[in-house]
Amino acid sequence: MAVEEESASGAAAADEARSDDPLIDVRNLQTAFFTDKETIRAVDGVDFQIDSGQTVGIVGESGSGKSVTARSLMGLIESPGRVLRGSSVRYRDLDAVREFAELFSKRTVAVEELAARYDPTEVFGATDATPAEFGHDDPADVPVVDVAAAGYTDEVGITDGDECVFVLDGDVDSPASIRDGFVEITRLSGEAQRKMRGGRIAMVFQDPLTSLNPVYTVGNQIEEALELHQGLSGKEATQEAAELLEAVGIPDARRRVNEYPHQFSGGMRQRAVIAMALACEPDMLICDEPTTALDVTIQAQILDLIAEIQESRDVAVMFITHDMGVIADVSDRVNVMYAGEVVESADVGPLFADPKHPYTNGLLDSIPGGQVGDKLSTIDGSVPTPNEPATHCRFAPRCPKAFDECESVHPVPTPVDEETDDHTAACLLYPDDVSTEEAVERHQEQDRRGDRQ
Ligand SMILES: Nc1ncnc2c1ncn2[C@@H]1O[C@H](COP(=O)(O)OP(=O)(O)OP(=O)(O)O)[C@@H](O)[C@H]1O
Ligand code: NI
Repeated sequence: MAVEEESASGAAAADEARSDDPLIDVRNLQTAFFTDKETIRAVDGVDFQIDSGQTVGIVGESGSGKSVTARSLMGLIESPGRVLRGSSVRYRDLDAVREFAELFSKRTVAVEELAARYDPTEVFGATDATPAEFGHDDPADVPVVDVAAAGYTDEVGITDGDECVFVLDGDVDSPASIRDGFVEITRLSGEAQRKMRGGRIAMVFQDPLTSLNPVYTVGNQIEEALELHQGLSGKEATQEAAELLEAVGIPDARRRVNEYPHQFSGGMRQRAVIAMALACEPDMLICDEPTTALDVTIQAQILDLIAEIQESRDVAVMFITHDMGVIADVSDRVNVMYAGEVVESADVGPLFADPKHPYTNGLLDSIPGGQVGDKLSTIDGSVPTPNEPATHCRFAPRCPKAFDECESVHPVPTPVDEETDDHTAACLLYPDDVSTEEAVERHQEQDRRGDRQ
């Protein structure tokens, strides 16, 4: 008895410890499209985290890589595009890890076993991987789990190649015993991908009609999701569908479940799509410009709805928009993207009170009645298409603060000053409490170490 009690409280302690970890951990995400003409490095080495229940905004002009980031997380990148080796997106929810380990035991890996036969020289030196991209100087310091999750599988003795569940602590053959691990989203396929998409992560797009089928009633479509993800059917499903429609603020829901998408207004359709997403009881909702096509009052209502859902159901939200005003309204944390890179990352308060990257300042200056400049201006020029690995600041040609080195040194995300670690900017001006010369040197050194040949 005593033993059982001890292990139970041990598991509880592990659960508690885990709650500090992010739900989603995006590391060095790189997604490229290989066309006949060129390679488009749409997402080029992006890092960010999303905690459970947190709303993380991704903002940037058209073409900065926001949607490709979202689609990479959802496994929705199609040929000629792919997520490149070296990328890792970890889904850390312990329930999900246990569920996936149970369902996909053949695709589950015990990291301990990998470690036993790991030889760093087979990865570093034999491939284009560098220890620096994993945050280390010495190859021997890079944990085997990092290289395996990033897709260097042959090199660490994984031969099947489709492993997607990594167990760090616990017995792989007894999923309930797992205390630490993650599902590697970039390695999902088939059934595992369907389990994640819809079951764990749901998506709301700009145009609700891309998610709704015109020939079925709205109710049918929600019922189908309920059947698939919650196992409900018949009267029970119909009842729940109406309740979900009511929960997302559709008046007269009991009657309207029987209507078709074309009988709904734009705003009501988007509410119906959100109801469908909720039918899957997701841990996370990815919203890609969900209000851009709607008029301003409806837009505000949908934003309120998303905030309410986030709070009452404790879902994490990744919210994509090009609109700084919307980002300020919805986010806890903000990542500003430019030409495939995150150029600034901070909590929403500091980002708006004290924006650091000249690009963020430019975006804020272009909000009508914006906090920073009263005069409405836009940033001249447009986002370049990144075709080559960055060797300089991609924003430099449009930057009012650019100096010579901006054309020759690639800035990496850096704390904006030496006291702060959760506000970063990829700009040679930072950290701002050291001389520019010193700052440039630091960026250069870090970038050189992270460079692939
Ligand atoms: N299927 C594709 N094939 C080729 N290039 C693509 C494809 N999808 C996206 N891209 C390119 O990737 C880059 C990033 O596109 P993305 O859609 O992520 O931008 P965005 O930030 O979402 O912009 P917007 O605000 O216009 O939606 C662009 O240069 C785009 O042309
Ligand atoms: Ni987009």
